[in-house]
Amino acid sequence: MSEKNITTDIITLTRHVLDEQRKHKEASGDLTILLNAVQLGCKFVATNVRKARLLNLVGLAGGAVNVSGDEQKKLDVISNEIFINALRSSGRVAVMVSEEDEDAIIVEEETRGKYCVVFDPLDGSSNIDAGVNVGTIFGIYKIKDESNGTISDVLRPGREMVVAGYCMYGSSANMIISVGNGVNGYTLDNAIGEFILTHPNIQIPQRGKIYSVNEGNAKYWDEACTEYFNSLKFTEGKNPYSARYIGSMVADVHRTLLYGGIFAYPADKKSKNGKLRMLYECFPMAFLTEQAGGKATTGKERVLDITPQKIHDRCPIFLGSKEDIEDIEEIYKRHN
Ligand SMILES: O=P(O)(O)OC[C@H]1O[C@](O)(COP(=O)(O)O)[C@@H](O)[C@@H]1O
Repeated sequence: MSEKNITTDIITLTRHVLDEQRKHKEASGDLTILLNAVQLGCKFVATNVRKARLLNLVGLAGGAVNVSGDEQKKLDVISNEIFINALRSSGRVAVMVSEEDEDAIIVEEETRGKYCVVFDPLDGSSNIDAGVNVGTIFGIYKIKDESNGTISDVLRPGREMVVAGYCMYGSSANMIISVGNGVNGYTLDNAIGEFILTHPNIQIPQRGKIYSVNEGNAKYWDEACTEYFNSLKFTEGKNPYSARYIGSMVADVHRTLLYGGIFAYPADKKSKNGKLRMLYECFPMAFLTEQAGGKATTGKERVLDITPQKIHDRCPIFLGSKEDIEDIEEIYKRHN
């Protein structure tokens, strides 16, 4: 490789966030320090996911079950501990909510900061033993009253988040993040241990050709949902959409952000509020989708406008290309 191919001016995630911060004179640097802790957590999980089979980290964590009734995988438990330790030791966090913990974690006074982090340490873990892409999803709120962090600081609409992101562990580790000013993607260079800017200013296509939903639940869907997905398959005079479903939200949303189309986990007769959790699955993904020029709806309302009553509340979600989501909104309007 000749010298000219070697980029000597690499933009790391840390540098990019610092550049962003410099635009805000009032910024204290706390968010940069917190995002460094999130990065550390993702790098650590990336290493363990990559070596899971070699380190015998696959399989169940001895029958432990999380608050959603899912059997916890060894890597679920390890990833959760990695994140809690990284976030707590940053000294920038007041409240944490994890998919793997029933209760919110209120950080002790002496190490408490002014941000709240909601996260799914290892999303799609039902796929981990098959080596299919999994990921970490996170969202960050700023506490309302700097003197005291409580659970009310996270039971807020998703639109009040200040940061949202995910890290996908696959052929490479990809971090996709928004601080409320567009969406950027970074790839982990394992050799230097840095996330490098590789996908600047991600813009989701206005309309796609791919739909992603678990059609195994089709018999439980409501009429509007059935009509919509049939409209993508049994099209008059134009090509039907292609179906793609990995069963890891991070992987299915990542493809949707880059290629366009729609990802959905609708409510149905079996799961009245769908399956995915508002705080640490739906809100961060809806935030990223909107920042990339797309939309996210429950069918009836904007996902980011919902206020959760409990930290593990679920909501239906249809997210993706603007025109595709407007189609489903139109159909639900007609059915309501
Ligand atoms: O198997 P299903 O019902 O289609 O559900 C798949 C969905 O559930 C999840 O695996 C839930 O995530 P967790 O693995 O974090 O519980 C999502 O990643 C995915 O989109």
